[in-house]
Amino acid sequence: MYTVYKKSHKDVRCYNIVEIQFKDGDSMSESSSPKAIAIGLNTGQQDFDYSMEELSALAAANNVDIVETVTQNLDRPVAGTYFGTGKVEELKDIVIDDEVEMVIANDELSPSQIRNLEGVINVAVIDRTGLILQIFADRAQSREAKLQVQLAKLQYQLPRLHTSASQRLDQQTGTSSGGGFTNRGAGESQIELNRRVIERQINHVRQELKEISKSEETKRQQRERQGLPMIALVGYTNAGKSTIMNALVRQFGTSEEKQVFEKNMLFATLDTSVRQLTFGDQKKLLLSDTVGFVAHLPTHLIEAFKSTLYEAANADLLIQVVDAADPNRDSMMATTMKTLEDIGVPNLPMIVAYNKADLTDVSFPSREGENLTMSARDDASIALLIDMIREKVFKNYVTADFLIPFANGDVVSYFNENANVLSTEYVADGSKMKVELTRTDYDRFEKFVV
Ligand SMILES: Nc1nc2c(ncn2[C@@H]2O[C@H](COP(=O)(O)OP(=O)(O)OP(=O)(O)O)[C@@H](O)[C@H]2O)c(=O)[nH]1
Ligand SMILES: [Mg+2]
Repeated sequence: MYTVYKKSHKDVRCYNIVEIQFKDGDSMSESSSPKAIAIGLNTGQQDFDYSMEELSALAAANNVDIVETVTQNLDRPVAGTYFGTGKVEELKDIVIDDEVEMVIANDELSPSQIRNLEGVINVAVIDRTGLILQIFADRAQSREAKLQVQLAKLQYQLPRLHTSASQRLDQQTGTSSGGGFTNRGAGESQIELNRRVIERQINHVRQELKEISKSEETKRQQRERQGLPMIALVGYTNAGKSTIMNALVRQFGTSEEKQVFEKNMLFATLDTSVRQLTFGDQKKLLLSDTVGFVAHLPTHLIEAFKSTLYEAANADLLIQVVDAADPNRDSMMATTMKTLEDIGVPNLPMIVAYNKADLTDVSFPSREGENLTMSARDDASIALLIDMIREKVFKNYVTADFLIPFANGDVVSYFNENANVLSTEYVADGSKMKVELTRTDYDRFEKFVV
C-alpha cells in the first residue's frame, strides 16, 4: 500500500525528510495509513494541547494516522535527545507495542536529536517542519510552487547532512561519488561533497524560479497596468478563504472565472489564484486566494513562498479570514499577523471576516467597524462583505462630465466598458457623458473634462 523510506541519494543522506509514497487508487483508504506516535514537549506554553491536536491534523493531511501521543513536561528540550533518557526508553517500548512506523515530534528537532532518537527507537523520526514540507511537496501543483517547495526542502536538508564513518571518503578521488563534480580534491570529506551537491541544486532551483518569476512578473505588470484594485484573502489554513472566494466569484465573476479548490483539510490551497470581479456599475477588482498559514510555518517555506504571496504583499486591501468557530481563533489570528510580518507584508488596510458563524451561536451577518461576523455559506453575509470591500477600495472614484469628440469614439467605448456611465447625451460636437471612474482614468482622460 505504501512505503516509508528515508530519502537516500547515492551520496546525500538526510535524516528527517521522510517520503511517504502511496499507490494510486486506494491511497486514501483508512487501512493504508501508516501509523505514527506524536511526541511533544510541554514547556508550559499556552496552546500546547491545541498544537498537539494540530500536529495530528497535519499528520492526517499526509495520510498518516496518529495512534498515540506521548508528552513530557520539561522546561526545555534535552539537547541530545529532545525527551529525557527515561522517557525515550518508554517511547521505545510504546513504538514496539503499537507497531508504528514513525514518530512525529511537535517541535523542530536538531539533526543530532533525530539521529539519537532514531538510534534508540529504531523507527523514522520526523519533526513538525518535515511534516509540513512533505504536505507542501505532495500538494504543490504549479511549476513555481513545486520549485519553491523543493528549495525549502533543500535548505532544510543542508544543515542536516551527516556522514557515517563508513561513508567517509577522506582520500576521495575520481568517480566514486555522484553529483557531476570533477574537481574533487584529495582530503575532501563526504559531508563537504554532499553540501556542495545540495548547494548546487539550490542554485539551480533558484535560477529556474527566477526565470519563472520573470514571466509571472509580466503577468503581474499587465494586471497592474489595468489599474484594478487587488484584494487578497489571507488567514489560517482551513478558515474558509477559498469558500469565500468561490462565493464572490459565483456572484460577480464572468463565466470564464473558474472556481478554486476548497476542502476541509489543512493546506487545501497552495498556489495563488487571482480572479476578476465585476460589479453592476462596471467597477472591477482583482481578488486573490492564497496559501493558508499555520503555527511554526517552516522559515524556509516562508522564504520560498514570498513570491507566491506577492499578491498579498501588493494588495490594496487584505481580508483576514478567521474560523470564528475554532476555540483557538485568537492564537490563529496572532499567527496570521506574525506570518504576514515575516513575509514582509506591509501594514495594509484590513477587513477581519469572522467566518463560520453558522457553527457558533453568534448572530450574523453583523458588522462592527472593520470586523464582520459572517458565514461563507450565507448570501446576506457575502453581500455585506462586498459592501465593505467596495466602500474601502472604490473610495478613490471621482464623478466628472466629459465631452468626447466623435473622432474619439474609442474613449466612449472605454467608458462604457470600464467605468460607470451615469448619463450620455449627443450634442453637435460629440458625446456629453457623466461618468464615475477611477482617479487613474480621470487623469488619463482629463483633457475631455468640461
Ligand atoms: N459551516 C461552515 N463551513 C465553512 C464555511 N466556510 C468554509 N467552510 C468549510 O471549511 C472548510 C475549509 O474551507 P476552505 O475554503 O477550503 O478553507 P481555506 O481557508 O481556503 O483553507 P486552506 O486553503 O487550507 O488555507 C471547507 O470544508 C468549507 O466547506 C462557513 O462559513 N461555514
Ligand atoms: Mg484554500
